[in-house]
Amino acid sequence: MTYKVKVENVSKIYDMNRSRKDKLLSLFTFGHFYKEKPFYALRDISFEVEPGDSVGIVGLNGSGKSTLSDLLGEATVPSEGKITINGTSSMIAINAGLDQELTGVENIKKKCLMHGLSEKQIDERYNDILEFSELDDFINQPIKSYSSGMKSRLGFAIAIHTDPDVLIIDEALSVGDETFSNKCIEKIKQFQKEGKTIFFVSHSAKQVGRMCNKAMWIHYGELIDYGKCVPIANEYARFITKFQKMSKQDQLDYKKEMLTKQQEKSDEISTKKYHRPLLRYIPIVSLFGLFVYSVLLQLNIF
Ligand SMILES: Nc1ncnc2c1ncn2[C@@H]1O[C@H](COP(=O)(O)OP(=O)(O)OP(=O)(O)O)[C@@H](O)[C@H]1O
Repeated sequence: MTYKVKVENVSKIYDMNRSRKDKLLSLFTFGHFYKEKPFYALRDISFEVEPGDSVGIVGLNGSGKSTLSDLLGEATVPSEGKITINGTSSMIAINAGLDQELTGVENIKKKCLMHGLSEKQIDERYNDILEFSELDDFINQPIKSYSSGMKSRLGFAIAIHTDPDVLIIDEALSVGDETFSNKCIEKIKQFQKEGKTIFFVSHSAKQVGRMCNKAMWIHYGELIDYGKCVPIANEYARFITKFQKMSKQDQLDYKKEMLTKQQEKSDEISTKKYHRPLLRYIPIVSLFGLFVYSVLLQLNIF
Protein backbone atom coordinates (compact mmCIF):
# COMPACT_ATOMS: atom_id res chain seq x y z
CA MET A 1 0.00 0.00 0.00
CA THR A 2 1.21 3.53 -0.70
CA TYR A 3 2.14 5.56 2.34
CA LYS A 4 0.43 8.72 3.54
CA VAL A 5 3.37 9.94 5.58
CA LYS A 6 6.97 8.84 5.15
CA VAL A 7 9.67 9.93 7.56
CA GLU A 8 13.22 9.07 6.48
CA ASN A 9 16.22 9.36 8.81
CA VAL A 10 14.91 12.55 10.37
CA SER A 11 16.85 14.40 13.05
CA LYS A 12 16.09 17.70 14.72
CA ILE A 13 19.14 19.47 16.04
CA TYR A 14 18.85 22.49 18.31
CA ASP A 15 21.58 25.11 18.25
CA MET A 16 22.33 25.59 21.94
CA ASN A 17 24.50 28.71 21.49
CA ARG A 18 23.02 31.58 23.46
CA SER A 19 24.62 34.77 22.16
CA ARG A 20 23.82 36.08 18.68
CA LYS A 21 27.52 36.11 17.83
CA ASP A 22 27.94 32.40 18.67
CA LYS A 23 24.72 31.51 16.81
CA LEU A 24 25.94 33.39 13.70
CA LEU A 25 29.36 31.76 13.86
CA SER A 26 27.73 28.34 14.06
CA LEU A 27 25.34 29.21 11.19
CA PHE A 28 27.99 30.56 8.83
CA THR A 29 30.34 27.65 9.44
CA PHE A 30 27.51 25.13 8.92
CA GLY A 31 27.80 24.00 12.52
CA HIS A 32 31.57 23.44 12.39
CA PHE A 33 32.34 26.03 15.05
CA TYR A 34 30.21 26.35 18.12
CA LYS A 35 30.60 27.32 21.73
CA GLU A 36 27.81 25.10 23.04
CA LYS A 37 27.46 21.68 21.44
CA PRO A 38 24.31 21.09 19.34
CA PHE A 39 21.54 18.94 20.82
CA TYR A 40 19.78 16.14 18.92
CA ALA A 41 16.18 16.43 20.20
CA LEU A 42 15.28 13.70 17.66
CA ARG A 43 17.80 11.36 16.13
CA ASP A 44 17.56 9.34 12.92
CA ILE A 45 13.82 8.64 13.04
CA SER A 46 12.23 6.63 10.20
CA PHE A 47 8.70 5.28 9.79
CA GLU A 48 5.85 5.04 7.32
CA VAL A 49 2.17 5.60 8.00
CA GLU A 50 -0.60 4.22 5.80
CA PRO A 51 -3.74 6.18 4.85
CA GLY A 52 -6.39 5.88 7.55
CA ASP A 53 -3.95 4.98 10.33
CA SER A 54 -4.35 6.59 13.75
CA VAL A 55 -0.93 6.69 15.34
CA GLY A 56 -0.49 7.37 19.06
CA ILE A 57 2.80 9.03 20.03
CA VAL A 58 3.82 8.31 23.60
CA GLY A 59 6.90 9.08 25.70
CA LEU A 60 8.04 10.75 28.90
CA ASN A 61 8.26 14.55 29.20
CA GLY A 62 11.06 15.93 27.06
CA SER A 63 11.33 12.82 24.89
CA GLY A 64 10.67 14.67 21.64
CA LYS A 65 6.93 14.14 21.01
CA SER A 66 6.16 17.83 20.40
CA THR A 67 9.29 18.21 18.27
CA LEU A 68 8.03 15.35 16.09
CA SER A 69 4.50 16.72 15.90
CA ASP A 70 5.87 20.18 14.94
CA LEU A 71 7.80 18.51 12.12
CA LEU A 72 4.75 16.54 10.95
CA GLY A 73 2.59 19.68 11.13
CA GLU A 74 5.24 21.52 9.08
CA ALA A 75 5.67 24.12 11.82
CA THR A 76 9.43 23.41 11.69
CA VAL A 77 11.72 21.63 9.25
CA PRO A 78 14.01 18.67 9.89
CA SER A 79 17.72 19.43 10.39
CA GLU A 80 18.49 16.16 8.62
CA GLY A 81 16.41 13.63 6.69
CA LYS A 82 13.15 13.99 4.82
CA ILE A 83 9.41 14.00 5.56
CA THR A 84 6.94 13.35 2.75
CA ILE A 85 3.22 13.95 3.34
CA ASN A 86 0.75 12.98 0.63
CA GLY A 87 -1.88 15.63 1.27
CA THR A 88 -2.30 18.52 3.66
CA SER A 89 -1.62 18.37 7.37
CA SER A 90 -3.22 20.41 10.10
CA MET A 91 -1.95 20.59 13.62
CA ILE A 92 -3.97 21.00 16.76
CA ALA A 93 -1.75 21.89 19.65
CA ILE A 94 -2.25 24.43 22.37
CA ASN A 95 -1.16 27.69 20.68
CA ALA A 96 -0.08 25.96 17.44
CA GLY A 97 0.04 28.63 14.78
CA LEU A 98 -2.19 30.99 16.75
CA ASP A 99 -1.15 34.65 16.93
CA GLN A 100 -1.39 35.84 20.55
CA GLU A 101 -1.93 39.49 19.58
CA LEU A 102 -4.86 38.81 17.23
CA THR A 103 -8.46 38.15 18.27
CA GLY A 104 -10.17 34.79 17.88
CA VAL A 105 -11.95 36.03 14.73
CA GLU A 106 -8.68 37.23 13.18
CA ASN A 107 -6.96 33.97 14.05
CA ILE A 108 -9.74 31.97 12.39
CA LYS A 109 -9.33 33.99 9.19
CA LYS A 110 -5.53 33.83 9.28
CA LYS A 111 -5.26 30.09 9.90
CA CYS A 112 -7.98 29.21 7.38
CA LEU A 113 -6.25 31.34 4.72
CA MET A 114 -2.96 29.61 5.54
CA HIS A 115 -4.68 26.29 4.91
CA GLY A 116 -5.77 27.46 1.47
CA LEU A 117 -9.44 28.24 2.16
CA SER A 118 -11.00 31.07 0.16
CA GLU A 119 -12.72 34.08 1.81
CA LYS A 120 -16.07 32.56 0.77
CA GLN A 121 -15.25 29.17 2.33
CA ILE A 122 -14.13 30.91 5.54
CA ASP A 123 -17.42 32.86 5.72
CA GLU A 124 -19.37 29.64 5.19
CA ARG A 125 -17.50 27.79 7.96
CA TYR A 126 -17.12 30.66 10.44
CA ASN A 127 -20.31 29.93 12.42
CA ASP A 128 -19.49 26.21 12.71
CA ILE A 129 -16.00 27.03 13.98
CA LEU A 130 -17.38 29.50 16.51
CA GLU A 131 -20.06 27.06 17.67
CA PHE A 132 -17.58 24.19 18.05
CA SER A 133 -15.12 26.37 20.00
CA GLU A 134 -17.86 27.46 22.46
CA LEU A 135 -16.08 30.82 22.79
CA ASP A 136 -19.16 33.01 22.20
CA ASP A 137 -18.31 36.71 22.67
CA PHE A 138 -14.73 35.93 23.73
CA ILE A 139 -14.05 35.36 20.03
CA ASN A 140 -13.59 39.14 19.69
CA GLN A 141 -10.87 39.28 22.39
CA PRO A 142 -7.14 38.94 21.67
CA ILE A 143 -6.23 35.34 22.38
CA LYS A 144 -3.43 36.31 24.75
CA SER A 145 -6.27 36.82 27.24
CA TYR A 146 -7.57 33.23 26.74
CA SER A 147 -6.94 30.33 29.11
CA SER A 148 -5.02 27.34 27.71
CA GLY A 149 -8.34 25.45 27.47
CA MET A 150 -9.91 28.25 25.40
CA LYS A 151 -6.91 28.35 23.05
CA SER A 152 -7.02 24.61 22.65
CA ARG A 153 -10.76 24.75 21.85
CA LEU A 154 -10.18 27.41 19.22
CA GLY A 155 -7.19 25.53 17.74
CA PHE A 156 -9.22 22.31 17.58
CA ALA A 157 -12.28 24.01 16.07
CA ILE A 158 -10.21 25.67 13.33
CA ALA A 159 -8.15 22.59 12.49
CA ILE A 160 -11.09 20.25 12.00
CA HIS A 161 -12.80 22.76 9.69
CA THR A 162 -9.81 23.11 7.32
CA ASP A 163 -10.27 19.71 5.59
CA PRO A 164 -6.89 18.26 6.51
CA ASP A 165 -5.89 14.78 5.25
CA VAL A 166 -3.51 14.38 8.13
CA LEU A 167 -4.51 15.61 11.55
CA ILE A 168 -1.92 16.01 14.31
CA ILE A 169 -3.37 16.35 17.77
CA ASP A 170 -0.74 17.34 20.32
CA GLU A 171 -2.03 17.18 23.89
CA ALA A 172 -5.05 19.24 22.84
CA LEU A 173 -7.36 17.02 24.86
CA SER A 174 -5.44 17.24 28.10
CA VAL A 175 -6.67 20.76 28.80
CA GLY A 176 -10.26 21.91 29.11
CA ASP A 177 -13.26 20.11 30.49
CA GLU A 178 -14.39 16.55 29.94
CA THR A 179 -17.50 17.47 27.95
CA PHE A 180 -15.36 19.25 25.40
CA SER A 181 -12.83 16.38 25.30
CA ASN A 182 -15.67 13.94 24.60
CA LYS A 183 -16.94 16.19 21.79
CA CYS A 184 -13.41 16.20 20.30
CA ILE A 185 -13.13 12.42 20.61
CA GLU A 186 -16.44 12.05 18.72
CA LYS A 187 -15.07 14.32 15.99
CA ILE A 188 -11.81 12.37 15.83
CA LYS A 189 -13.79 9.13 15.47
CA GLN A 190 -15.74 10.69 12.61
CA PHE A 191 -12.43 11.62 10.94
CA GLN A 192 -11.23 8.05 11.41
CA LYS A 193 -14.38 6.74 9.73
CA GLU A 194 -13.69 9.08 6.80
CA GLY A 195 -10.28 7.40 6.47
CA LYS A 196 -8.18 10.38 7.54
CA THR A 197 -4.73 9.84 8.98
CA ILE A 198 -4.28 10.95 12.57
CA PHE A 199 -1.32 11.44 14.90
CA PHE A 200 -2.31 11.62 18.51
CA VAL A 201 0.30 12.84 21.00
CA SER A 202 -0.53 11.80 24.54
CA HIS A 203 0.92 11.01 27.93
CA SER A 204 -1.87 8.52 28.42
CA ALA A 205 -1.30 4.96 27.21
CA LYS A 206 -4.96 4.25 27.98
CA GLN A 207 -6.24 7.06 25.72
CA VAL A 208 -3.85 5.96 22.93
CA GLY A 209 -4.99 2.33 23.35
CA ARG A 210 -8.62 3.43 22.96
CA MET A 211 -8.14 5.79 20.00
CA CYS A 212 -5.35 4.39 17.81
CA ASN A 213 -4.50 1.36 15.71
CA LYS A 214 -0.75 2.05 15.75
CA ALA A 215 1.61 3.53 18.31
CA MET A 216 5.13 4.86 18.52
CA TRP A 217 7.22 5.27 21.63
CA ILE A 218 9.76 8.06 21.61
CA HIS A 219 12.40 7.91 24.32
CA TYR A 220 14.90 10.74 24.69
CA GLY A 221 15.14 11.48 20.99
CA GLU A 222 14.97 7.90 19.73
CA LEU A 223 12.12 5.91 18.25
CA ILE A 224 12.27 2.79 20.37
CA ASP A 225 9.12 1.07 19.11
CA TYR A 226 6.56 1.48 16.31
CA GLY A 227 3.81 -0.89 15.25
CA LYS A 228 0.44 -2.28 16.36
CA CYS A 229 -1.05 -0.10 19.07
CA VAL A 230 -2.08 -2.47 21.85
CA PRO A 231 1.27 -4.21 22.58
CA ILE A 232 3.16 -0.89 22.53
CA ALA A 233 0.56 0.96 24.63
CA ASN A 234 0.66 -1.93 27.15
CA GLU A 235 4.46 -1.95 27.26
CA TYR A 236 4.50 1.83 27.74
CA ALA A 237 1.83 1.59 30.48
CA ARG A 238 4.02 -1.00 32.31
CA PHE A 239 7.02 1.34 32.00
CA ILE A 240 5.02 4.30 33.33
CA THR A 241 3.65 2.28 36.27
CA LYS A 242 7.23 1.28 37.17
CA PHE A 243 8.42 4.87 36.72
CA GLN A 244 5.65 6.28 38.89
CA LYS A 245 6.48 3.84 41.67
CA MET A 246 9.98 5.34 41.88
CA SER A 247 10.65 8.08 44.44
CA LYS A 248 10.64 11.67 43.16
CA GLN A 249 14.43 11.78 43.54
CA ASP A 250 14.90 8.50 41.59
CA GLN A 251 12.65 9.85 38.82
CA LEU A 252 14.75 13.01 38.60
CA ASP A 253 17.97 10.97 38.61
CA TYR A 254 16.62 8.72 35.84
CA LYS A 255 15.65 11.72 33.69
CA LYS A 256 19.03 13.35 34.29
CA GLU A 257 20.87 10.15 33.35
CA MET A 258 18.83 9.77 30.13
CA LEU A 259 19.39 13.42 29.19
CA THR A 260 23.14 13.08 29.80
CA LYS A 261 23.19 9.99 27.53
CA GLN A 262 21.21 11.93 24.90
CA GLN A 263 23.72 14.80 25.06
CA GLU A 264 26.67 12.37 24.89
CA LYS A 265 25.22 10.78 21.75
CA SER A 266 24.66 14.27 20.27
CA ASP A 267 28.31 15.11 21.03
CA GLU A 268 29.48 11.86 19.46
CA ILE A 269 27.59 12.54 16.23
CA SER A 270 28.70 16.19 16.00
CA THR A 271 32.32 15.22 16.67
CA LYS A 272 32.22 12.54 13.96
CA LYS A 273 30.53 14.86 11.51
CA TYR A 274 32.21 18.15 12.08
CA HIS A 275 35.61 17.53 13.52
CA ARG A 276 37.47 15.97 10.64
CA PRO A 277 40.74 17.93 10.91
CA LEU A 278 40.90 19.43 7.44
CA LEU A 279 37.22 19.53 6.58
CA ARG A 280 36.38 21.74 9.55
CA TYR A 281 38.37 24.63 8.05
CA ILE A 282 36.82 24.45 4.57
CA PRO A 283 33.68 26.58 5.26
CA ILE A 284 35.53 29.35 7.09
CA VAL A 285 38.34 29.45 4.49
CA SER A 286 35.75 29.56 1.65
CA LEU A 287 33.87 32.39 3.36
CA PHE A 288 37.07 34.30 3.92
CA GLY A 289 38.06 33.77 0.25
CA LEU A 290 34.64 35.03 -0.86
CA PHE A 291 35.00 38.08 1.36
CA VAL A 292 38.48 38.91 -0.02
CA TYR A 293 37.21 38.36 -3.58
CA SER A 294 34.26 40.76 -3.08
CA VAL A 295 36.55 43.41 -1.55
CA LEU A 296 38.91 43.13 -4.52
CA LEU A 297 35.94 43.41 -6.89
CA GLN A 298 34.77 46.58 -5.12
CA LEU A 299 38.25 48.03 -5.49
CA ASN A 300 38.12 47.27 -9.24
CA ILE A 301 41.27 45.20 -8.99
CA PHE A 302 39.86 42.54 -11.38
N1 LIG B 1 13.82 25.42 21.00
C1 LIG B 1 14.52 24.49 21.66
N2 LIG B 1 15.85 24.67 21.89
C2 LIG B 1 16.57 23.75 22.55
N3 LIG B 1 16.07 22.58 23.02
C3 LIG B 1 14.76 22.35 22.83
C4 LIG B 1 13.92 23.28 22.15
N4 LIG B 1 12.66 22.77 22.09
C5 LIG B 1 12.73 21.57 22.73
N5 LIG B 1 13.97 21.32 23.16
C6 LIG B 1 14.45 20.11 23.86
O1 LIG B 1 14.17 19.00 23.02
C7 LIG B 1 13.77 17.88 23.78
C8 LIG B 1 12.41 17.38 23.29
O2 LIG B 1 11.40 18.35 23.65
P1 LIG B 1 9.85 18.15 23.31
O3 LIG B 1 9.12 19.34 23.78
O4 LIG B 1 9.72 17.75 21.90
O5 LIG B 1 9.49 16.89 24.23
P2 LIG B 1 8.04 16.31 24.60
O6 LIG B 1 8.17 14.82 24.57
O7 LIG B 1 7.01 16.92 23.72
O8 LIG B 1 7.86 16.85 26.08
P3 LIG B 1 6.46 17.20 26.87
O9 LIG B 1 5.75 15.91 27.05
O10 LIG B 1 6.95 17.78 28.17
O11 LIG B 1 5.71 18.19 26.03
C9 LIG B 1 13.79 18.32 25.24
O12 LIG B 1 15.02 17.92 25.82
C10 LIG B 1 13.69 19.82 25.16
O13 LIG B 1 14.33 20.44 26.27
